[in-house]
Amino acid sequence: MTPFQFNTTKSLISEAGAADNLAEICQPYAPKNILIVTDPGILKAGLLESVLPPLQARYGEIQVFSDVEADPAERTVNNAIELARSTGVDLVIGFGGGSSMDVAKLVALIASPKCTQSLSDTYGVNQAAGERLPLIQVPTTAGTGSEVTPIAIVTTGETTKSGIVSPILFPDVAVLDAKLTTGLPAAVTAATGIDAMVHAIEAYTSKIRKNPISDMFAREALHLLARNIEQAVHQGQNLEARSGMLLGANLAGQAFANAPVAAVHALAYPLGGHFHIPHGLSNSLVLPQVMRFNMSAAQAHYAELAPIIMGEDYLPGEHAQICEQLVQWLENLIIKVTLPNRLRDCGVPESMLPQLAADAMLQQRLLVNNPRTMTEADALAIYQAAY
Ligand SMILES: NC(=O)c1ccc[n+]([C@@H]2O[C@H](COP(=O)([O-])OP(=O)(O)OC[C@H]3O[C@@H](n4cnc5c(N)ncnc54)[C@H](O)[C@@H]3O)[C@@H](O)[C@H]2O)c1
Ligand SMILES: [Fe+2]
Repeated sequence: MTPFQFNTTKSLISEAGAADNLAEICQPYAPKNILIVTDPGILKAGLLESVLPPLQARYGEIQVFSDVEADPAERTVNNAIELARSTGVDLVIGFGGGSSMDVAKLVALIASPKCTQSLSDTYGVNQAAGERLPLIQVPTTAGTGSEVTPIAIVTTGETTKSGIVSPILFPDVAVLDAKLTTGLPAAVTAATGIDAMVHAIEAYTSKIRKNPISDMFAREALHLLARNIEQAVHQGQNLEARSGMLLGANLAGQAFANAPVAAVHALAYPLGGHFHIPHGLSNSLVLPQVMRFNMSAAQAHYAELAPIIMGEDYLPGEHAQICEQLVQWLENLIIKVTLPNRLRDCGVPESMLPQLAADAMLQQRLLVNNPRTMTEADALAIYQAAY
């Protein structure tokens, strides 16, 4: 067996209503000054209303940074770091989707008195150094799995997204409270849900660090996500479906934290960078065509996943037939969860496709994990097929 290492967040709490117990969850760290990192949409949805009072009752004033935007910019991260430093924060809670949780990770690292780095020193793999502040993550989308990954993504410059990948960024505690996700709008539920499915699919076919534990997480993630995504989108208040999605996204996060994602994400990032297409939708737009491209190299793996994803719809056959069935099933799912499925419907001008292909090539950190080598010409052909 190929040697491997598997890392994840130290502690996972999964219970509807668990976020109301954050005061107790923080207790082992004896914090004197807590910062919650979140976004304006979360505040507006009232998700902090039952969470803040018990924290204030036990720890006094709580700092709240609520200016995180989707695909957070460097400036936003630095503003949050500044608030944490100037107020002497000693514990950080990320409360929101991947955007808020990623900012929280970087604040916990760079605002720590035991870290001498600035944000720009940390970009890339294993560049972050030092010791971070205690970090508790509370996801409110079922998508990125950031609560169990060693990754934070920042928008650098106007259009580029850069990753910070370091084991220091694995949070201390992940709190999965499905009640927080029942009001998530259908479009966000659909996009973030497909993002989670892509995490599991890409982890399962990851060329470099795929291993038996990441495979196990990916399979169970896909079982939960494929069974629950339609209900979560169309009956948002269904707590069972929401719980399945939140756990599924978390398991997918643990899978890709150890067997990294690949070309779907590499081609998705330029769409987010140039056109502010949400991360999950960007993935969804290129997923079927990237799978078709990968088929010659990943056929056996896709065929293993097909019955798990398709459930009763699965029909046995030759690998090539099963793979085509699976891609068509996913194309149908994308329509059923009412996501747009062509780049042309998302404000992408056709003349930009070569630029997108060139930008995708900058994501070599991800492309090395792809089961099939992808050139710029291949990336362009995929964007054209998805147009
Ligand atoms: N760290 C990682 O491992 C990792 C992995 C994949 C993606 N990412 C990054 O994560 C970000 C995307 O995160 P995301 O897809 O979770 O979206 P997000 O955090 O950007 O949130 C999307 C929108 O949903 C709203 N929202 C979130 N939860 C809500 C709720 N419960 N009720 C109502 N509204 C709610 C937010 O206000 C926001 O407007 C991107 O920057 C992406 O690059 C990180
Ligand atoms: Fe993703």
